[in-house]
Amino acid sequence: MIKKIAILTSGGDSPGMNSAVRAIVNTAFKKGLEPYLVYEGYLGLTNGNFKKAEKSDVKLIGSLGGTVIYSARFPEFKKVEVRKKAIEKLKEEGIDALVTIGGDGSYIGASKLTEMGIKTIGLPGTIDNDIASTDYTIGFHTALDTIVRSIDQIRETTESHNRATIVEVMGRFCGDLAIHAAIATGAQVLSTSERKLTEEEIIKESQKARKEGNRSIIIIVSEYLYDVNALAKKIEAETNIETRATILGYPQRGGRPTAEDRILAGRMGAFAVEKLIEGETGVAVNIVNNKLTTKDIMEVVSMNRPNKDELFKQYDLIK
Ligand SMILES: Nc1ncnc2c1ncn2[C@@H]1O[C@H](COP(=O)(O)OP(=O)(O)O)[C@@H](O)[C@H]1O
Ligand SMILES: O=P(O)(O)OC[C@H]1O[C@](O)(COP(=O)(O)O)[C@@H](O)[C@@H]1O
Repeated sequence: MIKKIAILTSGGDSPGMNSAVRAIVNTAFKKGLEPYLVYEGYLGLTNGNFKKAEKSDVKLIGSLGGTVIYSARFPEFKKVEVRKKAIEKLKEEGIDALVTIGGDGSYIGASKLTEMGIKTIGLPGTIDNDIASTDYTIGFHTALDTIVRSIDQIRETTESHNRATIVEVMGRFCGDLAIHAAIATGAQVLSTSERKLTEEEIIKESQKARKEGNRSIIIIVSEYLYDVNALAKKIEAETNIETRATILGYPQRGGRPTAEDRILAGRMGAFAVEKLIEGETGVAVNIVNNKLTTKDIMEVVSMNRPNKDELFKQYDLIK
């Protein structure tokens, strides 16, 4: 029987994390549990940087971007002696269970704590949508909306100047943000790690788009694939199409969560507390066909992401 549960956010922040924290705290109180807020992810857990939550801590936070309990990248947590210190801090406070909101790295951290005797449950909080077990992660739709709004604006200036613009979007090695943004904006060229184009192919597709009568050519590429400024110069030199590059960067991670992300985060938060009470541990929460599920967290981390062929096919038809 659990009594005290700690909540932390870890890895890249994502819009909707606050909605999840609010849901977990409110559900915990309704179920007679004592929720604790951990500040700065596993770093704060290791340093004992946590406090008993009050209802007022989560008032009005559901509509805010970022994470009000802060996040951290804390690679030291991979060391067993560092995790032992975190476990001591939890035990000193009599905390029985931990809810981790984060991406796959945070999930590995949670699973290692489970192996060391702590009850854990994970919520998928990342803009990248790179967790294979869930249709959507918390923050993906907000980031996608931000990207689409930015590309709409880039389209206007690109069209005005008869140019091509390369737009680099986040997603680490998962192309979901790029593919969905390309479908939504009608970008003529798309390259992601799942279907990476050579620079020559990008040049060829840009020329084709120009021949088809487009004044503005939008080229969406995932991060970590090219030096986009050098690529813009190369396209310009080889095609005579004036070309610019824009790295969308961190604005993609911020901003108020969309209704969709708030609802997803809220539902997942309440569900996670119920599952902990029912005795589940070492699992991650997912949404699959609009139904909430749990799955062993290590299985989740080692799953292959679903094949994207159908999405690419649809993009090719629509563009
Ligand atoms: N192999 C691991 N063992 C223990 N903790 C880990 C491991 N990998 C990541 N973590 C913890 O999870 C944190 C977040 O992971 P990271 O990969 O940066 O982001 P995300 O959770 O968004 O994928 C890391 O900073 C670290 O504290
Ligand atoms: O904030 P950092 O450490 O520069 O990391 C940037 C990375 O974080 C993300 O924004 C989100 O990634 P995670 O949610 O997996 O942490 C990636 O899209 C990007 O590659």
